[in-house]
This record gives sequence, structure tokens and C-alpha cells, in this order.
Amino acid sequence: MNTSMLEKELSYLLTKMQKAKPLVHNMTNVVVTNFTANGLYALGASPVMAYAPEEVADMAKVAGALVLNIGTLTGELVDTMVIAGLSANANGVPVLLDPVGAGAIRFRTESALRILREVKISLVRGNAAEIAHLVGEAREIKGVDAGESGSYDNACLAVRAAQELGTVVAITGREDVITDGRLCRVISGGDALLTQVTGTGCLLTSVLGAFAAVEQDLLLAGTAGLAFYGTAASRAAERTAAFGPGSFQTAFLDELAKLHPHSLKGYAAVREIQAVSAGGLS
Ligand SMILES: Nc1ncnc2c1ncn2[C@@H]1O[C@H](COP(=O)(O)OP(=O)(O)OP(=O)(O)O)[C@@H](O)[C@H]1O
Ligand SMILES: Cc1ncsc1CCO
Ligand SMILES: [Mg+2]
Repeated sequence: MNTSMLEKELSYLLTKMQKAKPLVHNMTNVVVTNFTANGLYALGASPVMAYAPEEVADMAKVAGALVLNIGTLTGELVDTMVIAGLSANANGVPVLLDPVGAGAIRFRTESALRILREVKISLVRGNAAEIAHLVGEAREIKGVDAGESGSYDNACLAVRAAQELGTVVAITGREDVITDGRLCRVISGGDALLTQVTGTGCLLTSVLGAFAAVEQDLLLAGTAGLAFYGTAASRAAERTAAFGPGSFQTAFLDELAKLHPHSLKGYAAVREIQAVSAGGLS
């Protein structure tokens, strides 16, 4: 797709999402719960957090998307995520997975892989180390943070992961990549200040959920989410970089709320790469 056509489609999706105000059911971690709810409100979506085994199937059924985030998991919570995921699957609701800390601790890797086995996941979003560990590749990870890696390596890894896991995969970092295993997009924009505020990856997965609620092409929905998220971050950084992460966090929420169809101009660049074979890009 040529760049201006793609930009039009992404802009249209923002409007569609803002009009629909989709309900996003988050089963997320205790660190980022409030930030995630506020970020989704700012974007124009409607957040709900629900965890009780007695209610998750009903909540997932009426949501526009379900987001499973294993940031502060327990064995019982993973059982409940599977209940919610199966209900979403049975009702045509897209399910997104954020495999927080996969690779850092075996229980996290195994829990993420269990969810991927038992629930049909539409999109996985993580940092490079988390995604690498899901496909048995070792990359540096400390707690929930990945080491540095280049976007070419990340694109190859994302394609491999999408093919092996059978889902759209987004890997975030200095540049973000997203692929369905055939077509890969690299999205630049955003700002390193995002790495100094906890939960910017977690909120991003929920933002991708809001776009997935209104667009069945998950590669397109994900591209829109990544491009608009990076744009809001760049604009917030322009105003607050001199002050630091506290001011940036507030400004970032404000910029999410100010997004409009023409915001991408001059802030987000998307390039496309065809994946010719597992791990091979052209
Ligand atoms: N070096 C960087 N420069 C600019 N932006 C970055 C950089 N690293 C990450 N980002 C951006 O930060 C956001 C979060 O991505 P990141 O890869 O840090 O997620 P994460 O590790 O899952 O975060 P968390 O666990 O804190 O939620 C994304 O929008 C991404 O584009
Ligand atoms: C810091 C932290 N620890 C578990 S989840 C989380 C939020 C960012 O992933
Ligand atoms: Mg994360």
C-alpha cells in the first residue's frame, strides 16, 4: 500500500475508534491499572478492569477487545485469563496478549505460552526480549525491561514469531515493528522518555486493543495504534523533555486526548517490508 493511502486508512481508523468508544476489558497488572484506564479514556475508548472468575466470561463477551497482561500474575489469575479468553473467542472478540517479563522468569514464559496454546490470540505486543523468549530465542531481559536491539533484527524476529505463534506480532523499541508473518511494517516516532514511565508498553497493548475492536485487519489496527501512540509521545516530548518523566507522563495523556486524523503528519513514519521466508526480509 502506498504511504498516503495507508496514512488515510490509519486516520480513518482513529475517527472510527473515537466514534465507537469501544469497551476494552483489561486483565492487567497492579502497577499500570490506573495509567491504563486514564490512557484509554484520553484516547477516546472505554476501559474496564474485571478479574473475578464469576464475571470475566460475561465481561469479555460484551467487550470490543480483551487484553491479557501477565505483569503481576498469579497461577489463579492465569486460569481466569483463560476463562475470559475462551469466552472472547466464542463471541468473536479479539484477544491481545502482553507477555510482560516472559523470559526473565520461567513461570512467566510458561504462562504466556499456556495462554497462547489455550486461547486464540489475535495480537501479541511485547519488547524484543519478551517476544524472543516466546519462540525460544535468548535476548537480554532484566525484570520487565529489554536490552537494546535494532529494528532489522526485531523485524526478522517478529516475522518468525508471527509465523510460529499464528498471530499478529508487534515488537516495540526505539522503532516499533508489526507483522502478520507476511507483511512487516516499521513505525518510527515516539520518544525515549516513554521508557522512563512505567507501563507505557502495557498501555500501548490496551490502545492496540481499542483499535482492534473496530478493525478486523489486526495488522492495520495495530499499525494505527502504534503510529498514533508514537505521535502523541513525540508531541508530549516536544513540550516537556526539559522537565522530565513526570511532566512528560501528564503531557502524554493530554496528547492522546488531542489526537485527530491529521496528527500523524510529520510525527510518524511507516515503512513496509515484505517477509519472503521465516526470518528473511526484503
Ligand atoms: N529507545 C526508545 N526510544 C524511543 N521510544 C522507545 C524506546 N524504547 C521503547 N520505546 C517506546 O516505548 C513504548 C513502550 O515500549 P517498550 O518496548 O518499552 O515496552 P515494554 O518494555 O513492554 O514497557 P512496559 O513493560 O514498561 O510497559 C513504545 O511506544 C515504544 O515505541
Ligand atoms: C514494573 C512492573 N513490574 C511488573 S509489571 C510492571 C509494569 C511494567 O511492565
Ligand atoms: Mg511490557
